Amino acid sequence: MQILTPHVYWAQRHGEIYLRVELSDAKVGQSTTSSRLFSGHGAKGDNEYEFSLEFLRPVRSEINHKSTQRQVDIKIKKQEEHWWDRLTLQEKKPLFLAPDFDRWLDESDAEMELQAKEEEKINRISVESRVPYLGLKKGYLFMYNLVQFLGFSWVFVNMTVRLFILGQDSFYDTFHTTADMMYFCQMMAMLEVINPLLGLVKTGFFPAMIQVTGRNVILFVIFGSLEEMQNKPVVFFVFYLWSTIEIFRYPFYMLACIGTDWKLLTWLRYSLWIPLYPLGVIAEAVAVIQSLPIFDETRLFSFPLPAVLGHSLSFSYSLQLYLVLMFLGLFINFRHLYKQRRRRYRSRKRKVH
Ligand SMILES: CCCCCCCCCCCCC/C=C/C(=O)SCCNC(=O)CCNC(=O)[C@H](O)C(C)(C)COP(=O)(O)OP(=O)(O)OC[C@H]1O[C@@H](n2cnc3c(N)ncnc32)[C@H](O)[C@@H]1OP(=O)(O)O
Repeated sequence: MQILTPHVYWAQRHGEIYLRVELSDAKVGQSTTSSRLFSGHGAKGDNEYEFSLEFLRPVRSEINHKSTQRQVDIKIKKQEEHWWDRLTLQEKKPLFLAPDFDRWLDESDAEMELQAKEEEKINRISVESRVPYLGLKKGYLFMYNLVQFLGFSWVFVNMTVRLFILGQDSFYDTFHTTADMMYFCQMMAMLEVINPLLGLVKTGFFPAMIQVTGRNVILFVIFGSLEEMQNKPVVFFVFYLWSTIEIFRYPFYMLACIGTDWKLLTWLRYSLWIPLYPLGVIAEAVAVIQSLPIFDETRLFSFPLPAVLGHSLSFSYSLQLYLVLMFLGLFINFRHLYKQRRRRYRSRKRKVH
């Protein structure tokens, strides 16, 4: 088979060289610091491709490469941090080589970029040393998120396994098998209202309040206090929808605590709520509606009235008002989450350019 030369684009920083090889679905074969072999789809179809470069100055032997559907990105570290006048030893640039204008910076811009990174690092270190409780805060949030992640994962895995083994029968005893863990997680979740009040997280107090109050009403008042509700299939749907979002949200926060960001996890955290939140509120509304006749019958939590007005006011009236509040709450939090999503993706795009 004929070996062809791909188009290669380059850019540099003081410490590294970036090469972008225009080959789709490429597999990287044998590579040395000066030559590379690929098989992939280029301008002339599926072929073997190879190029070699004699660099202007020495480079380190470890090479990073990443193949994507469209290209191969190669990062090579310079032996010494130094700005190069050109890439290759030979003055005349090889025909297959061109500047990568997406990454291109001239020497002064690259210096400014380096300086900005240094300043950011120094700022971070000085903030961390000025505020000694910062490490404590991160530790607390990390542990909180870890415990919640483990709790909700336990609920999710338990329910999934039971669903596979028992099928629809598992719908009827979700409460008895998972409620203790759900109680624990939900009681812990009260901290999510306190954390923004103490300035520990940037979350708005009101969205967190709506979220926690909404779940508390369902878990403690509707399911917890009415035995008749505990074996209804709606418990399964409510718990499953809650735990599905949380097994992605808490690890996302955990990574945020250690300054890491996994693209897929971030996307799931800021996208899954789009179907899950309305479904969750619908499931909760079904639970509330199913509980109304039970509250009427049992008179549990009913409000005593003066004799002229009747015996007592059923708690179901409060719940009917709550049903309206639920859809108002859904609207407020949906808008909040939508804004968070836009903010996240807008600021990330800005950072990339
Ligand atoms: C006054 C009371 C009125 C009561 C009325 C009641 C009505 C109730 C109606 C509503 C009923 C809803 C019931 C719920 C149903 C469901 O849950 S269904 C399943 C789907 N659910 C979801 O998808 C919602 C999941 N929950 C959330 O997303 C949150 O609870 C939220 C409060 C709604 C929004 O989260 P928020 O924290 O504001 O957004 P983020 O972008 O994730 O975070 C902002 C920044 O803060 C950092 N942060 C937050 N928490 C932590 C943490 N624990 N640890 C570390 N860091 C945290 C986060 O990283 C962000 O930082 P930056 O990235 O730097 O901005």
